[in-house]
Amino acid sequence: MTDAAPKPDMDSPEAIGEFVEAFYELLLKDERLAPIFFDVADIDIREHFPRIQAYWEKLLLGGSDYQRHTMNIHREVHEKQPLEAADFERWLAYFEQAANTHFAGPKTERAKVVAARIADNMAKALGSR
Ligand code: HEM
Repeated sequence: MTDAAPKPDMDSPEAIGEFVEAFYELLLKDERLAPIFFDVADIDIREHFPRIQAYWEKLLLGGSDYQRHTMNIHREVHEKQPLEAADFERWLAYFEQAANTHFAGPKTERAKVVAARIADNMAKALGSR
């Protein structure tokens, strides 16, 4: 039997919401990265998820009012626990894994390029690489 339905693209708020769930399922199981979210930043998932979703909606669809200063937020995390180059590599690997497993198409490709670029810029700005 051939493969089932083609994978959807990350081209709607619903798809981006599903992507965030899949991405964080991987991220928050990682023994190095999970404590950064739960212990260092002590995030409230109910607040965090909608923010991550709004952020990617803005970047991919242009249609969200996300207006927070992501760089400063990571600088604060970094001051509590330095984010290393390897952490950014793991973060990006999970992002790509979640995207490739569940999605395909131009927005999905765009998301991976944008994520890689921002991760690189962030790591450099923090002095992690
Ligand atoms: C080593 C890699 C990374 C780690 C460990 C990490 C960790 C975190 C943590 C702990 C928070 C919650 C901060 C807080 O609420 O106090 C956060 C928020 C966030 N992160 Fe990251 N992050 C990483 C890379 C990235 C990258 C590369 C991006 C963008 C491409 C990104 C996008 C965001 C966004 C949009 C938020 C929400 C900020 C808000 O509250 O509005 N992160 N991250």
